[in-house]
Amino acid sequence: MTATAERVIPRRTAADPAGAEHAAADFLTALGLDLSAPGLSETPARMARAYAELLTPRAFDLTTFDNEEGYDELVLARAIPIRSVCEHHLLPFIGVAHVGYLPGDRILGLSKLARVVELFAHGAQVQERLTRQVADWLDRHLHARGVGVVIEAEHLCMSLRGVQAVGARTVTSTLLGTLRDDGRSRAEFFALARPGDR
Ligand SMILES: Nc1nc2c(ncn2[C@@H]2O[C@H](COP(=O)(O)OP(=O)(O)OP(=O)(O)O)[C@@H](O)[C@H]2O)c(=O)[nH]1
Ligand SMILES: [Zn+2]
Repeated sequence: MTATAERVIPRRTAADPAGAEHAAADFLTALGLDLSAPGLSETPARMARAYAELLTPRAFDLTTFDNEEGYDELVLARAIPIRSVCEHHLLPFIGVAHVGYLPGDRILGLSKLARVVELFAHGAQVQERLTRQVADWLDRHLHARGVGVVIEAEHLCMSLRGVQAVGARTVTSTLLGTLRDDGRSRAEFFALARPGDR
């Protein structure tokens, strides 16, 4: 198989780790925490690093191969773990993504489906936009006949606080191309990417 790789480098504004640490210290102090207490002195630095990790996507090589076998059925990666943070509260939402496509001339290195999910999950997000961005990105880069993405996630802003709906899971989906327009393909996709499945 002939492999082609394209380096995907996420674009974002340069971060300021020291500034984030100072801001975290001010924020926690303003909330009434005593940062001189044992155990808390390093917390602003840890908090800044933790959020930087959650908000920074990783670069990767998007490797595709010629579809030499002419494989034209669904390729689906199920239960890809997702970790993102909601843009409203900056609290995590955690769940799984089922990502599939109907190949055209190229097929994708399988791990790249999970890497594309991570690319868009690492940022301040809403689940609907994340779902759509993963589908649109694959559609643009893969020229597939169809793309389908289902995400099922628990939002900690909805379970830890506020309404405290512990265990409530939100399902979103985006279908493009044949997976959206052809009833049989759509039904097959949802049979294999059923929400609730792990
Ligand atoms: N559509 C959508 N809403 C989200 C997502 N993540 C969090 N939210 C919601 O964003 C809304 C923000 O509502 P606000 O009323 O401004 O915030 P709030 O006062 O903290 O609301 P409560 O959570 O109801 O206490 C909440 O209803 C959250 O559940 C998401 O990915 N998609
Ligand atoms: Zn939230």
